[in-house]
Amino acid sequence: MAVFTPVSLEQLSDWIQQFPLGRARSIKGISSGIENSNFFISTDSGEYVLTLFEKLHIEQLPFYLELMRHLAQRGIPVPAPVANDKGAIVTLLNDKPAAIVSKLEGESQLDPQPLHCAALGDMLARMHLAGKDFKILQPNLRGLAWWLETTPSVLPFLPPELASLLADEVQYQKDFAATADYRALPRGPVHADLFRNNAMFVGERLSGIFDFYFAGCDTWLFDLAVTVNDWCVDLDTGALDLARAEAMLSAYRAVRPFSPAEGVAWQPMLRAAALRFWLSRLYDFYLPREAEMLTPHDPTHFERILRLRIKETPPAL
Ligand SMILES: Nc1ncnc2c1ncn2[C@@H]1O[C@H](COP(=O)(O)OP(=O)(O)OP(=O)(O)O)[C@@H](O)[C@H]1O
Ligand SMILES: N[C@@H](CCO)C(=O)O
Repeated sequence: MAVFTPVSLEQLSDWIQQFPLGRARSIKGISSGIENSNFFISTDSGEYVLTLFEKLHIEQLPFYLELMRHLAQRGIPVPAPVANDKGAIVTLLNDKPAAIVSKLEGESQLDPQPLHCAALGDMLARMHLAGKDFKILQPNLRGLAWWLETTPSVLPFLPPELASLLADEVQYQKDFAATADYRALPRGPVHADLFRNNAMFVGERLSGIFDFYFAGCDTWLFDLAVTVNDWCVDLDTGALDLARAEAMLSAYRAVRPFSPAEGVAWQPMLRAAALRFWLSRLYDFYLPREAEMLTPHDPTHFERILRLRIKETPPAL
């Protein structure tokens, strides 16, 4: 269950009058999300998604929603926010910041094949390029600064061997972030959470990517590494599936060729992407936020992925 703040059709009918969408016809809670309250709504103008933001700070929302608007205007298939009669895309509903965005067609592909990974690689590269002239700057709020801040609160819960793995990796990433190669990496707005459940396919066509609420400015390569670590792995072992990884990398490269610094940074960024989700899952596991309603994701999955990324030479960029 993931509707934390209920919204009735009556409440929606009043609130929606400020949008150029006609009357509200129906509203249905979406059960799968864990961060926000989401609803499919039907209006005189068609189908949309209504999101009530449960945890994000209102000052952070313009970055996410304006980025979606920016990308949608440049032909990247992402949910486009709908502005109200004053031009605002976030307004309060039941005391929560809320937004209406267009509904993407299709379904998640939870068993991706190389052709799905190629579609993701192509779209990710096009999305990075389309974000180049986006003007709002907001760091990746789950980046190095967050790892440094969060690690000390998680370490006391871990047995010594795991604590060393975590502390050593954070140190390794801190050192790598100070290198000239890291500083030379191209960067801009990135999705930073492009897992299998955040993309839609209609048959074999990628119809869109969504859930931009962990987006931020970071290196494009980190975004690719997050995506590879989810789409191109065996979920039981965390091992990279070379056919899927090659498909994603070559489709990405065909749109935006990699720089020499990116070649050097590839393995460190795959490690960074594994660390990012291992740490957030450890944090949610040991220090669940108040009123957390759902079972946290399994941290050991990303611990396994991190160990493998440290040990293996990844497929060349
Ligand atoms: N614009 C959209 N078009 C179509 N379906 C959507 C859209 N936005 C959300 N959904 C549906 O709602 C579900 C939950 O949305 P979303 O992933 O954004 O929620 P969340 O609370 O951030 O969840 P999580 O953190 O688990 O990814 C998605 O799995 C998808 O099925
Ligand atoms: N993708 C994250 C959840 C937040 O979207 C994870 O798997 O830990």
